[in-house]
Amino acid sequence: MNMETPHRTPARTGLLLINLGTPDAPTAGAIRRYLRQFLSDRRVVEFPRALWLAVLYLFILPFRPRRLVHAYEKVWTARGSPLLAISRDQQQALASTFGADVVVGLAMSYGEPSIENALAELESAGVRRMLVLPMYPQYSGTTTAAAFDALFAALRQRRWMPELRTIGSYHDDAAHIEALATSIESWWQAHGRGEHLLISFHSIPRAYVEAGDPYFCQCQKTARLLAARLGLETGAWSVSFQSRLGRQPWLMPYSDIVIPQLATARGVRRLDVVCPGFSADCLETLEEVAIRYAADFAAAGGETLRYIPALNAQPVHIAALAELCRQHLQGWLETPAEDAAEIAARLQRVEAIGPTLDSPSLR
Ligand SMILES: C=CC1=C(C)c2cc3[nH]c(cc4nc(cc5[nH]c(cc1n2)c(C)c5CCC(=O)O)C(CCC(=O)O)=C4C)c(C)c3C=C
Ligand SMILES: [Fe+2]
Ligand SMILES: [Fe+2]
Repeated sequence: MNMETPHRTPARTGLLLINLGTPDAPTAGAIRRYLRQFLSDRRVVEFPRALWLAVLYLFILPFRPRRLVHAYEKVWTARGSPLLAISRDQQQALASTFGADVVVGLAMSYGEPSIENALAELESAGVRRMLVLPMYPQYSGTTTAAAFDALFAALRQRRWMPELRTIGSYHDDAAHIEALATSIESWWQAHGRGEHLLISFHSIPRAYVEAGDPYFCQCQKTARLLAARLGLETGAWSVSFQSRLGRQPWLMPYSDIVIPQLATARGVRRLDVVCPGFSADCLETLEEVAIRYAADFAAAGGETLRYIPALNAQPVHIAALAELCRQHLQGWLETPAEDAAEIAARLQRVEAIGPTLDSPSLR
């Protein structure tokens, strides 16, 4: 047997970024494939299984993809879906921040790049210890736990599992709040400031929070810390929840209801909206907020709704994420000099003996 003996390659540390996933193309077929996988996840939809599959296959998959084509087309870039393009930029920026110390991989819970492929790439780069960062500042079973489920399912298929550490949330991380505030302040410096800042998070069904999901509280804490850091007075900011689906109650107040009300009931003319639950811009921010909610606000008599971009691959974001990861990588990054010398000596001895699975010394 002739194989590359893994004991000759030094163990490396990896960082795996996981985001939600997005269609491969703005076409009904690609969107259907994506929604089928995403909406079949029991973490995302907790409805009784048979009933939900009937709804999904009879009422959602035949119609929703076609309706979404136009929405995805509006935000699609030369590099594909914004969520994927920005995630790649984040991966590259973190890779250059860490240099040779850490191999940075990227995967999506649904679609491509798949977790299976990302794990295979990290393994072939020699990664034996891996920090996993779901790109959701606020923990939710629907996103963070779903990413971990997909990761652990993929790891079940691998013979040699890496050592693992996971980050559950970073909603109140000081560097993260600072990055959000700095990004908003520089946006205000460039574009001027609205009369009200709406902090809009993706909604989830209210029942999940009642059953113990910490998402609602973590969103409120992020918003509170951010407003305090920005020095906003009560009344100059508020929190709402966007992108709900279906008829059951989701976390409230709903962004699509609050936004026109800010114009009609509160007389807000210039509204700024920021979405700190999204680490990268995507359909839900670029189309739903920046295009659709902006039109709703104008129709309700508002002058302008401006969407403040997500942290994306901005240097402040990359620095904050790198700092967060460094805290979780403690003990994995430093190889003391005497250990390095010992490892080198051991590798030399191994080279000299050169065992293979069918060498006589092993029989
Ligand atoms: C049906 C249940 C859904 C739950 C629960 C949910 C939670 C949730 N989602 C995000 C982040 C994103 N969602 C995105 C799109 C999207 N989300 C749902 C449904 C649920 N999300 C659907 C059906 C879709 C597809 C688009 C649509 O049909 O409206 C995206 C963007 C993907 C893209 O391609 O750009 C992100 C990101 C979070 C953070 C969250 C709960 C905390
Ligand atoms: Fe979603
Ligand atoms: Fe949506």
